[in-house]
Amino acid sequence: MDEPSEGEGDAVIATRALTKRYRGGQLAVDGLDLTVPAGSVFGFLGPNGSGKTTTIRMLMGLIEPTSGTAAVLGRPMPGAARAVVPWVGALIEGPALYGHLSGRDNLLRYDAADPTADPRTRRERVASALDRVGLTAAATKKAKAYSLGMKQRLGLAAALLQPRRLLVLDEPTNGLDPQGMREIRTLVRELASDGTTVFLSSHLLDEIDQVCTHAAVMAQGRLIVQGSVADLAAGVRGRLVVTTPDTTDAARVLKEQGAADVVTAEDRVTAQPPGHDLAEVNAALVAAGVRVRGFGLERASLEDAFVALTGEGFDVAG
Ligand SMILES: Nc1ncnc2c1ncn2[C@@H]1O[C@H](COP(=O)(O)OP(=O)(O)OP(=O)(O)O)[C@@H](O)[C@H]1O
Repeated sequence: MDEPSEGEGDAVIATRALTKRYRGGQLAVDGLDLTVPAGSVFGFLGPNGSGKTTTIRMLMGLIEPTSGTAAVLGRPMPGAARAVVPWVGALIEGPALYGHLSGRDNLLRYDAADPTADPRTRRERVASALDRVGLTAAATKKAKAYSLGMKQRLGLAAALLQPRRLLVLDEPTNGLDPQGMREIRTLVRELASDGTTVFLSSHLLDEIDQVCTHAAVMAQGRLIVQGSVADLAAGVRGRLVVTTPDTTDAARVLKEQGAADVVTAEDRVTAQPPGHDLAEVNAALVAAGVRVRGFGLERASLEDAFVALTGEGFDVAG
């Protein structure tokens, strides 16, 4: 089968007015125009119920859109699913594993279910996939004895048995402890450094900020914004941070100066900076007798960008 070529502008995923209305009438995805550049680690961000899983299921050809189009690796979905899906590794809603089988036997079985996989090279493929996700030492352990993070990594190993152009990971760190989350993040970075495009959904803004080069934000089935994480944060001023022992007075002066969202924590007062010259704000603090130890702007995070774009915090229900 021909290797699918990427579409115009090197987009690995491109949707136009993609829309899904479920039979019950629920409009889960509403006119989505998504562009995922080749080689990106693309974070698909939104609270629970915002339409992420529905979008992923349309991209993978598992459900039909109500209207609009989706192209993956330059080919229309679901029409070209047979040509496209072999190049896409997916981890959606947790891997299906046999608990009584070892990690290695799970992968051998998974590989055997793939009619295109050459049985003569099966053991090597499985060994190299186990190695990539750091499970070689635990390969003979039963999967039911694996931690949740190890199960997720085994699921990723299954997605990596064949060479992939795109990895689609739906909430890959959901339910993991901080250590498990770090392991998955590190793995995602490694996979991306090999040139594989990674599309991952998450409801954790911080996670997207840490691993993604690009992001799109969904809310109630609609796209709020998309672009490179650097661009999203660049148009936004970071928070003003004042370090001082006189936090109460500092907070009062900052409010008088027009700063918004003033927050005090220990010896720091942070705020959204007012529009006028920050030198005046600093002078006002000093004139009011505030002993200023530190004064400056923090780099804007994706969360600051989100607040600036929507006028509200990224509040995740559930
Ligand atoms: N099979 C279905 N039939 C009817 N409505 C559905 C179906 N699947 C999802 N929905 C609804 O569509 C909306 C979007 O759900 P979706 O699962 O795509 O969101 P999500 O952002 O992936 O959230 P989560 O992280 O909770 O999966 C929700 O209101 C959900 O209740």
